[in-house]
This record gives sequence, structure tokens and C-alpha cells, in this order.
Amino acid sequence: MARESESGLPIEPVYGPQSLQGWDPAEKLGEPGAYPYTRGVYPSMYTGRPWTMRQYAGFGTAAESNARYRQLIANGTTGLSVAFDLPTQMGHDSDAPIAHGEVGKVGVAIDSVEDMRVLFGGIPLDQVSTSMTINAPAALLLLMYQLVAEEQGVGAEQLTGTIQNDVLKEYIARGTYIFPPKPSLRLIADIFRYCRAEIPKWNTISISGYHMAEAGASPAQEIAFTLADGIEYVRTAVAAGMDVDDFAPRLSFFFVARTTLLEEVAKFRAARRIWARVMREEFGARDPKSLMLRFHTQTAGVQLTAQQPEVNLVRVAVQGLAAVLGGTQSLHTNSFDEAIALPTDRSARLALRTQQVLAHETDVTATVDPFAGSYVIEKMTDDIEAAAMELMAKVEELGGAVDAIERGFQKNEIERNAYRIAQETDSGERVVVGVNRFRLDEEEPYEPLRVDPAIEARQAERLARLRAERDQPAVDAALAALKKAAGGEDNVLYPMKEALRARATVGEVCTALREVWGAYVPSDVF
Ligand SMILES: CC(C)(COP(=O)(O)OP(=O)(O)OC[C@H]1O[C@@H](n2cnc3c(N)ncnc32)[C@H](O)[C@@H]1OP(=O)(O)O)[C@@H](O)C(=O)NCCC(=O)NCCSC(=O)CCC(=O)O
Repeated sequence: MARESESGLPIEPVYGPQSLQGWDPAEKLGEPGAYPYTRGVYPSMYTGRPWTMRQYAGFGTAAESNARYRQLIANGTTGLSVAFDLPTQMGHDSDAPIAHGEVGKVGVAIDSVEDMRVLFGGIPLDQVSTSMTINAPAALLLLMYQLVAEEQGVGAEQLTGTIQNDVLKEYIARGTYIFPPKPSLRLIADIFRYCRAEIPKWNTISISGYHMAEAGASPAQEIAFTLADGIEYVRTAVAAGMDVDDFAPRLSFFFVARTTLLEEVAKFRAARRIWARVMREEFGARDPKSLMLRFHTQTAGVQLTAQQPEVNLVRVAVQGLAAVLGGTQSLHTNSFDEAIALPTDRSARLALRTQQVLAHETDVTATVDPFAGSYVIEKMTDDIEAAAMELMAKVEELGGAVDAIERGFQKNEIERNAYRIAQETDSGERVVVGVNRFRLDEEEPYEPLRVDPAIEARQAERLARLRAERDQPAVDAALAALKKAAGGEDNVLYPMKEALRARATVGEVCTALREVWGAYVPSDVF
């Protein structure tokens, strides 16, 4: 009997040539590094260069996070990935009343360019690529990064990295939005244009399905809603007057890797094929780089358990393997204690070691797209592609990603799936080792890392000092210029950079924009 995949598609007990009748490898696969990119975006893939090992990290103050980054680099990580705390992500300073209790908790607290300087102290920005998980205030953090690079004598044209900058999925699944959709999209178009002119190697957005998956999306929903968001961004930039080949090469994506390895590999391959087709057929992109879906992967945090946490090491190894067999460009492997607290130094190192085993001890990097031609993988790739296309058509019928968001479509679909997963887990139909099967009578004690609550007060003192020392009239003038641009049509990033250089804070810059653009209030459609 066929089993159901996570997307609700059949998985047959046996596949064979009959499963791929009429299947044309030239059309469905092509060569690695060529249209439709099913087999991967680069001709040599990992035989030429392994994926980037990019561990997401950051907590407490800039100094503490800087120490963690240096340690990761010493341990062999090949890219940085910055986690910001919630106040920073929401555009509030550490001393704002709303920030109380959250400073430095889920990431590092950054209030101004001074914190940013500490965060990257001793890290040569011309040699490392840095991803920053920042969305509504993405422009600010990117500009502060550029300012710090300038201080290091590193030109913007040398900078490589990614800002997440994907506000649409914030409305759907993650929640750190500030402004309403229209000005948010305008800001994103301003960022595309600014980067094209000033920081050409920067990946301007990381269009993310990861958080939808964490909220309960199936693999088909994950890629469908993410690619639909991608289409909305492309339309926005084209409507703002940009040529598609001027910005599409720097769009990037971000997906999850679950323990259901076969379906995940099929998902990554299907996503590449859909994107290449959409970009070529719908948007007339000609530059091959515009057609390439490059993506980062994080192993599924939601599948980790607080019970018997060491078992998570095994889950992460399988999930990481799925990402690699699916052709990821960059990977974060979760630490085994993440279901309990922030990773300790030791668990963060083990997570990286997992990637190093995959890259250096296995043979999966020796040949490109090792699953190509597998009956089951090719059939599952076709099936998930069809399922995702169907969902994307529904989003189109509703008027595109933003209109569908306004109607709560994606959120409702994801929540329905999350409910199904919860029911299956409760009933025991879905086995979770250590949770509903193979339990221990008594859990062994585990000592997690805790963030020192005193850092909130320390960060507030830093802010008070900064406000006392800086040239306040210059800050006021710069913020006024920013508001003027926001109210008109000029690119806001240029005046924003001047405000940040004058040491305006994250909270002040975002408040100035809130005053012009308003704040987003979600429509609760259930
Ligand atoms: C494009 C990606 C996906 C990957 O970029 P990378 O720089 O790592 O890799 P890359 O672009 O593939 O490779 C770097 C350079 O090497 C080249 N290159 C690579 N492999 C090659 C090969 N086989 N042959 C020839 N060239 C090759 C590429 O062309 C590129 O150069 P050129 O550029 O010159 O072509 C980027 O966007 C990225 O790093 N994203 C990370 C996102 C992230 O970390 N997010 C964390 C979210 S954490 C989160 O959200 C958690 C939960 C929460 O907070 O809610």
C-alpha cells in the first residue's frame, strides 16, 4: 500500500521504469548547471566547491556574539550568519519599554553602528560572507555593515553576503514585520536598486520557506508559497522600473530540511525547476544567473525534541544529508540542544562537525546530483512540482502573494497542516522517537546556556552614552532628510546611511519611517 509523503502525495513501496513512462531526461533534468537546473545550479557542484557551512549564531551583546563568530571561524565554519534579538528585528532600541525582557535573548542586540563595529571586530569583511537574518529593518543593518567595512578599508564592491529582507513571509509565518505591505515592498525595491549600484555582490533577499515549514507547512506548501512570494518581489522590482536581469541574479532562497530525506531531495530539485521556468517564461529573464535558484538550508528545528536531546544529533545528520543531496549552496545544521535553549559552545561545535563529516568523510560530494535518474526521486520530484504549481495557481487566482496574505490564505493552509501533524503525533500514528515511542522513564538532567539578564541594563547605558556624545542636530537633520525621502520617491537608503553614520539608532530610524509609512496591523481572517 502506498504511504503518504509529508505533502500528502503517495510514496509507492516499489518504483521502476513504469513509474517514469514518457519521462524525458533532456527536458526534466538537463545538465548540471544548465536549464532547468534540476541537477543543481553549478556544473561541478560540490566537486568544485563544497557548500558554505554557515552556522546561525548570535546572542547577548555584540562582544559576546563576536567571540562566538571567531570561535566558529577557528573551528572551520566557512560563512557567518547573524541572529538578531527581537527588539532589533522589530526596529526598537534596547532601552525602549517594549524591548524589556527581550534584549539579547534570541540574538544579538544591535542599536547603532557602534554595536555593529564591535560585532565584526577582528573579522576581515573582505574575506568572509555574512548572512544577516533581518527583515523589516534589513536596509539599516546592511548599511551599518557597509559603514563598518568602510572603516576597515573594505570597499562595498568586495562585500559578499545576504540579508533576509523577506517581509512577505513575516506576515505569513514569522511575525517581525513593521510597515504595511506597500511601503515594505517599496523599501525592498530601493534595496535591490541600491545594491545593484553600490554592493553588487550582495544577495539582496533570502526568500524564505523555512519559517512556514516551522509553522507547519508541508514541503509542497513551503516551496509554493515561497516561490509565490518570489514572484511578487520580481513584479515589484519590475514595476519600479528595473530590468529583471539587473536584480534577479542576486535573489536567493532559504528552505528547511526535514528527516523525510527522499521527499526533501525531490522538493529542492522541483523548486529549482519551477523557478527557472517562471523566470524564463513569465519574466523573460535571459541571464542564466537570473534562472538559478540558489538556496540556503537549515535543518528542521521543529523536529528536534527536548526529550533525550542527544537523539537530535542523529536527526540533524539525516536532515543535513537531505540538504546536500538536494544541492544546497549553504547550510546550517542545528545544535542538538536547540529545543531547550540557545546552543552552548560545545553543541554549536558538534553541529558544525556534522557538516564536516558530510563534506569530508562521506562520498556524497564526489559526484553531482547522485540521485538523478532514480525512479523514486524523479517521480517524487515531478509529483511535488505538480502539487506546488497547483498551490501557486491558487495564490495567483487570489491576486498574487500580497492579496492572498491579506485574505489569510497561506496562513490558513499552513495552520491546517500543522493541526494534522499535531493530531498524528498525539495519536501515535506519526512516530517521534523519545516522545511518543521509545521514551525514558526519567530524563537525564541537561544544563542549558542562559543569557544574562543584566545585558539589558548594560545596553541601555551604552545607548545613553551614545546619545550624550553624538552631534544631535546632525542626527535630527539626517532623520528629517530620511523622512522626506520616505514620503517621496527618492531611494531611502542614501539618507538612511547618513543617519546611521551620524549614529542614529535602529529604533530612531525605524520610528522615523513608522511616522511616514505607518505600522502594519494584520487582518485576522480565519
Ligand atoms: C546564495 C546563498 C544561498 C549562498 O551564498 P554563498 O556565498 O554561501 O554560496 P554561493 O553563492 O553558492 O557560492 C559562493 C561563490 O562561489 C561560487 N561557487 C560555488 N560553488 C561553485 C562551483 N561548484 N563552481 C563554480 N563556482 C562556484 C559561486 O558562484 C559564488 O560566487 P559568485 O557570487 O561570484 O557567483 C546566500 O544567499 C546565503 O548564503 N544565504 C544564507 C542565508 C542564511 O544564512 N540564513 C539564515 C537564516 S536563519 C533563520 O531565519 C532562522 C530562524 C529564525 O530566526 O526565525
